[in-house]
Amino acid sequence: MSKVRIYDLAKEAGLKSKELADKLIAMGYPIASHSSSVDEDMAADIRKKLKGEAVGGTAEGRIELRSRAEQGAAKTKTVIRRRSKADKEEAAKRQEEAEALALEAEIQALEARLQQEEQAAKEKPQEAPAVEEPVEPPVEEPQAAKFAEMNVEQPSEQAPQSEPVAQAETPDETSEPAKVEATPFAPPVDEVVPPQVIQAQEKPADDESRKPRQLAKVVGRVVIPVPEKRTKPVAGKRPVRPPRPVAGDAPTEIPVPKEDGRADVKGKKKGKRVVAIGGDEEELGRKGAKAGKKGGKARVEFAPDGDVEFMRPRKGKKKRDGRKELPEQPLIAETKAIKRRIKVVATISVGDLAKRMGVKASEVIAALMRLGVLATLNQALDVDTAALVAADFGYEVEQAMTEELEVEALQEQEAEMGGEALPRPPVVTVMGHVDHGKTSILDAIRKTDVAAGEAGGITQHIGAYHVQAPSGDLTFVDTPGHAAFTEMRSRGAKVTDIVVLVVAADDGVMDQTKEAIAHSKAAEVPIVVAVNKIDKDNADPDRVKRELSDFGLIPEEWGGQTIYCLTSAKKGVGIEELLESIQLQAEILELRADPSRKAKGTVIEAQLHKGRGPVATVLVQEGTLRPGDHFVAGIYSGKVRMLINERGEQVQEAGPSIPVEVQGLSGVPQAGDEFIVLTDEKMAKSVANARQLKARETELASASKVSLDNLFEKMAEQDVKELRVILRADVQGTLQAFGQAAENLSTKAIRVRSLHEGTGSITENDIHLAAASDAIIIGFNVRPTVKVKELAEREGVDVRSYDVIYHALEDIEKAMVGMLEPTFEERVIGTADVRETFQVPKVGTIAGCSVIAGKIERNARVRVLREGVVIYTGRISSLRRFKDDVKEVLTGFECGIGVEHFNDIKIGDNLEAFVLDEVEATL
Ligand SMILES: Nc1nc2c(ncn2[C@@H]2O[C@H](COP(=O)(O)OP(=O)(O)OP(=O)(O)O)[C@@H](O)[C@H]2O)c(=O)[nH]1
Repeated sequence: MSKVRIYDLAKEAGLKSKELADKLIAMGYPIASHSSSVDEDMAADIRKKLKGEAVGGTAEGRIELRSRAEQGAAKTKTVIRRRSKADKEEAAKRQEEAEALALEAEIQALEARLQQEEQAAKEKPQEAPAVEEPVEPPVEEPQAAKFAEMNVEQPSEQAPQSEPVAQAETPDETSEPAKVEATPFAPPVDEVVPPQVIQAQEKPADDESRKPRQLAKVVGRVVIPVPEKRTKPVAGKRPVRPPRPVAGDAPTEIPVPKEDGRADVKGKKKGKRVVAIGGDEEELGRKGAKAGKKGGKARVEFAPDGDVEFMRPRKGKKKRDGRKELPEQPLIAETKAIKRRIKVVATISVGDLAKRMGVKASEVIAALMRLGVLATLNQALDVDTAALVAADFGYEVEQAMTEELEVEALQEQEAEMGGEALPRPPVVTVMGHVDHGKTSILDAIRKTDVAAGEAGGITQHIGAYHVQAPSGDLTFVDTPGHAAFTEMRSRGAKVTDIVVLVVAADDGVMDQTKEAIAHSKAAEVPIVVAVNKIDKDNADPDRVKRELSDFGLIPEEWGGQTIYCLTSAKKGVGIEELLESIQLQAEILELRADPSRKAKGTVIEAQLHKGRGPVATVLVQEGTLRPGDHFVAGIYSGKVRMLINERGEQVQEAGPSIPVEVQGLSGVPQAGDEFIVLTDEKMAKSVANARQLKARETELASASKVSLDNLFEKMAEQDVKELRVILRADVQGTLQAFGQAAENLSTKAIRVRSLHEGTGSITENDIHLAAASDAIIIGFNVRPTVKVKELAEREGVDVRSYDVIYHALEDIEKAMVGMLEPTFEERVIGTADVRETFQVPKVGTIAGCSVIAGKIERNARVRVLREGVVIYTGRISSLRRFKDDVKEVLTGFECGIGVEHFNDIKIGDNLEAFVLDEVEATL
């Protein structure tokens, strides 16, 4: 493809090469400088754009009509370039109307005036001296015309309007001087031209020089009438671009933008509000007043119907002197009522965004630069940034929703729209050392339950129960041990508001007491201490207080903040006080929840019930749960079929802090899973499906079994905290020796644990056990059979054979520190059964074999196995078929095999041929 020089394009456009180059660079074209070349496609695009700009820039008065008549296509293109096909038609239609209504009338008037002007101008053809040297003097007639059009957008409003006139008139006698004058305007973008030009326009009035510069003169005149007339007709129609920025604030121009800018927007937009993105109100106001200074801001228009229109920001570079250079793209291509949306989940790359909008990546990058973001093609943009840039191109960016995001959004919405947060009962967990009286205290509390008397008390264990005590309602989570508490917490569930720490007054702080304190503190849950068994003779509550103070649980009476209650669960002493203390603590916590929203809670327990299917005890934490609600619990969804309380009664609703057994699940969730009521069945199912899929992926990803080779990585991933091994040895003594040595190998990071050990060959059961428990198998002088080996391969179980314990320990040690670097890997190439043995004089015993798997190679090493136990390892000394030496013997064939330095081969032995492959050391 041939290249077109920027120089040539500039010439065509009547611009200076550098000027055009700058402009193109700003527009995002990948050119380096004014001496660069572009391919023909790009050149065509540039021409189109330049032409379009010129036409667009003259979107006023007569030029508009002319340009449409003469080069309507080009114009339409320019305007519509960033629009969808559908928009194009609409836009074109609107344009037609607008122009038809607005312009025709005014143009007539305009023409009349212009003619008068020109007449006057003709009479004074000499050029004003002020005009600077034409940049490209040798402009020809046609070029001048083109040129004039192109410049329209650059120079300022003046230029555009003048051009048509110039064009129209150039053909006549005045054309000569006109041309010459025109050029200065054409490349005015150049250095300091504009102010001079303007001066030339205004002051010239005093001398005739004003005349010869037809363009300038005409411009001035055109500008003035246009705004007044245009505003009216276009009102109610498509918003008309505000006037292009003007170089310099020539008095003649100011009124134009002012009126134009405002009238256009207000009148034509039918009450749409125009907001400048990234600009403050003040700035907007300024813009309205000085439309000419508006470069670089994206505008958004809000229609009363909620439609949003984005107006592409103008491009305008600041000149060295601080003034804005003439805009390159006079058009503010506004895209109407955008239906074009781009969905972005979290981020989108610049390249993708450009592709989705059908624009060049360089344009997007340029737009980003204008927003102050320097981005590369592959840079990921967040939704907000993408939305800002996309708005520039008339696109909307929408946050695409994953199932989880939808759930999140729903939660947010519920939280926002929900009603008043009302006080809710505290949720309490009782913890303490074994036999300090946890169960007894819970029993004593249950006895205080007001509702228990009527309904017969708690009849079933659902993992939590609600008690209506005289001092106030409260809910106990009654899951066994600290493990459940920790496990729930590890799953992100925060269920407990207050921990009641039971410490026997006669026993004091014990191991599990300390553990309970640690768990509570880790979960940042306040502790109320119940010093129990105070009825005992040797009870010493003060000792308990002292000991607990060491853990930061300083009693209130000692100046601390921990509430202590002295109880005797056995005698029912202090239980009321304990309940009151819990309520007191709850008050401090100001526990509140909104019962009016959709329910949300945590699964406390779940099981598969024989008759009722999967059931789960859910502690409702927000909202109210009712039968018929669609929900998701962990990876399962469901619809509440029935709600049953701890007394076995069916209930119609469960509000905040109420535990309830839920029936209607599609599976058994895990304790600690979040239980969320969603809008409908479809949503519940899709969330559950997405979660199941993810769970499966995670499972698959972690399915790779532990082996000595990957042990270190697994340790690093925190997947492995102990190396489980299954041991097989030829003799019991080896097992014991290895067991002890392995114990010594254990470090803080990883423990070596023997799951199972036995003498004899490695069995299929060993493989199954290893596969199920992620263990490796270590054999000492024993080998798996071919079948077992295949199974191990299928199951991905690492089976390692060693001849001495030391080597095994060495490998394990290296694996634990990530230093296992096997330089040779053993590869079994074939197995043969010994069917006969022959004594050959001077040679020794030759085994008459049948190859049952793989092949036997002459140069291979060989292992002699008897009942799965390795009895010798060496080299093959001879391999023969009939009387011929052969290099290899394949499966199914018979052969004679001699083992170097070993003559004790017996019928029934197995020979395993193997080679050692060198393995590249990996880090
Ligand atoms: N004297 C006296 N004995 C009590 C009191 N509270 C509990 N006990 C006795 O202490 C023993 C253990 O009580 P539990 O309530 O089972 O203690 P626990 O902490 O639940 O024990 P685990 O469930 O094993 O952890 C029982 O024999 C109770 O009768 C009390 O206040 N005074």
